[in-house]
Amino acid sequence: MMDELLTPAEMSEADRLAIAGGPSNGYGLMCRAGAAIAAAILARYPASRHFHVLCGPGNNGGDGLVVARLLADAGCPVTAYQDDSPRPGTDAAMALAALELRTRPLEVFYAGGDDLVVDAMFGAGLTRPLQGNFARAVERANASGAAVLAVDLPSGLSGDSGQVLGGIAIRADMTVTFFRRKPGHLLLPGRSLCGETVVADIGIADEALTTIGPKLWQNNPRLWQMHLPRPTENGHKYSRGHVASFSGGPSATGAARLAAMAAARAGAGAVTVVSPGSAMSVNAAHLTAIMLRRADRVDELADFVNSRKVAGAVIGPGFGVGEHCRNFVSALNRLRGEEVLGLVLDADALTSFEEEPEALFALLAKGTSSVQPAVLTPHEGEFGRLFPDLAGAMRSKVERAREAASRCTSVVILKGPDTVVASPDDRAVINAHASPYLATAGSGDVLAGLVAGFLAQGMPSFEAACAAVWIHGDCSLRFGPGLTADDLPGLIPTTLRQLVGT
Ligand SMILES: NC(=O)C1=CN([C@@H]2O[C@H](COP(=O)(O)OP(=O)(O)OC[C@H]3O[C@@H](n4cnc5c(N)ncnc54)[C@H](O)[C@@H]3O)[C@@H](O)[C@H]2O)[C@@H](O)CC1
Ligand SMILES: Nc1ncnc2c1ncn2[C@@H]1O[C@H](COP(=O)(O)OP(=O)(O)O)[C@@H](O)[C@H]1O
Ligand SMILES: [K+]
Repeated sequence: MMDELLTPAEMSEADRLAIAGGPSNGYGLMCRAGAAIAAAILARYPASRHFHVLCGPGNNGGDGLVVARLLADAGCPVTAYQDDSPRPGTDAAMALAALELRTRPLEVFYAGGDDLVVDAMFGAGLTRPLQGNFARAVERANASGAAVLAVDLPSGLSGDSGQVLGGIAIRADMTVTFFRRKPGHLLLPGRSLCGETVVADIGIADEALTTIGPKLWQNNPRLWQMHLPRPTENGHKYSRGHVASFSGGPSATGAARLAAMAAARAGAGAVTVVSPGSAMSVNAAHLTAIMLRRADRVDELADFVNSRKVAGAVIGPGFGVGEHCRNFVSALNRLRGEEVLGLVLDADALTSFEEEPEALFALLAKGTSSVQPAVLTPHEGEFGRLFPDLAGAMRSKVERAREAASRCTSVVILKGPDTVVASPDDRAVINAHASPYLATAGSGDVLAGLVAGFLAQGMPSFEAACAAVWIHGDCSLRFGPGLTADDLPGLIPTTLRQLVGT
């Protein structure tokens, strides 16, 4: 499985373990890394007019010096540039000694549109913004019109957070990294600066992962496919899970119906829109397979949940912000792990706790391990209301989502183009399987309903959340232009069929 993501620190630990385990030493690994890059260059950019290799002071630069040697050996017109020589005794110094070309100072680098630029200035070891000759070389490479291949990471990009340190970074057409991807390859803006990312095998054994124990993955069916619900032959509709989706007032009913439809398409055997009396007729006019039930008060809600074996609930989309919402959330949460198996809080159910997030966190912190955690599905705006100190790009999106999940003892789906799902047990995924066409009103409601549908069928919360995010994204990728949230539920079955069979 290649889905683990390693932080730069974990990657350097993998490097250390590989060297300790032999047979390659550090220079041996560098030579393999350089060979993998040179092979990618000769396969993808063989006709480049000139090959410019920009080398930094550390091992990333060392990889570049190996690449320059191999390209020169293959008869390519190549120039290697350096700002300064590597420290004596380092692997990069060995790579320099093996290079028969004279390197040129970085400040004379200039590339034409038909050339290839190999960016080997900084990779996992970047600690501060690029300045001086490095910053100028990045500007020239980006403006040159030449194809750019980045070694490990585009220089200037943090492999941890996917953020650009100091605002300047290489924009690559292709990035070749080693062993496993890093969070920065998937988080934005990193993902878009990497271009196509290829992972090269440089001989680091997978056993290194047992020691490192990474808890971050690229979202992928391999992580949760075995947990996807499949109906039993003798099942009935309630044994397949009954979901309740909570509607707002007469002018805000569509969101709950979108969530309800998604829950049904996820395989829940029965789905009910629970509506205030004032919106019963609007909802009734728009529902067929989905059932309808009135509940204006908490006792009516509890009655319904108890009598109709509700196994999953989604509340928030279009529900309305305020005390009524807080009361319903807290009633549903009381039933979580008893009658209501799974609980999804989205949109207004999150915003309603803006003034007192601690009250929500206290509610959600149920002590017993048999109770599945609730799932919260904030976009950045809602996230900022509950976790103001974690808003903004100061920390990696993965760290922010993990910290939030731990505070609210819930699975957090921090949505966006690079959605992160984090569990209170520290597991997390980054999702890169979605189309920007998903950014359409109501698509988040569909996601919340999908999660509730999976929870109601007994799927564990983290796996349900990861599956819902991936399937939601898959639907958007299959549909493409013109996607609306109304289209999404109808697209779910085709994706599901590919994952569970018929
Ligand atoms: N970890 C691994 O398994 C392997 C790593 N390799 C390469 O090694 C790289 C990591 O090497 P390093 O740890 O030496 O890190 P880098 O080569 O990315 O950079 C580290 C050096 O740059 C300096 N530096 C950091 N930011 C700077 C800035 N903004 N301006 C000026 N100087 C700055 C640091 O002080 C240090 O000297 C990887 O990206 C990869 O290319 C490969 O050689 C093979 C295997
Ligand atoms: N650029 C993008 N690429 C892929 N997915 C996106 C992008 N922008 C938003 N999304 C996804 O679209 C959905 C939007 O949800 P949300 O913001 O709650 O909207 P709404 O409240 O209108 O339903 C989320 O699943 C989010 O991850
Ligand atoms: K680089």
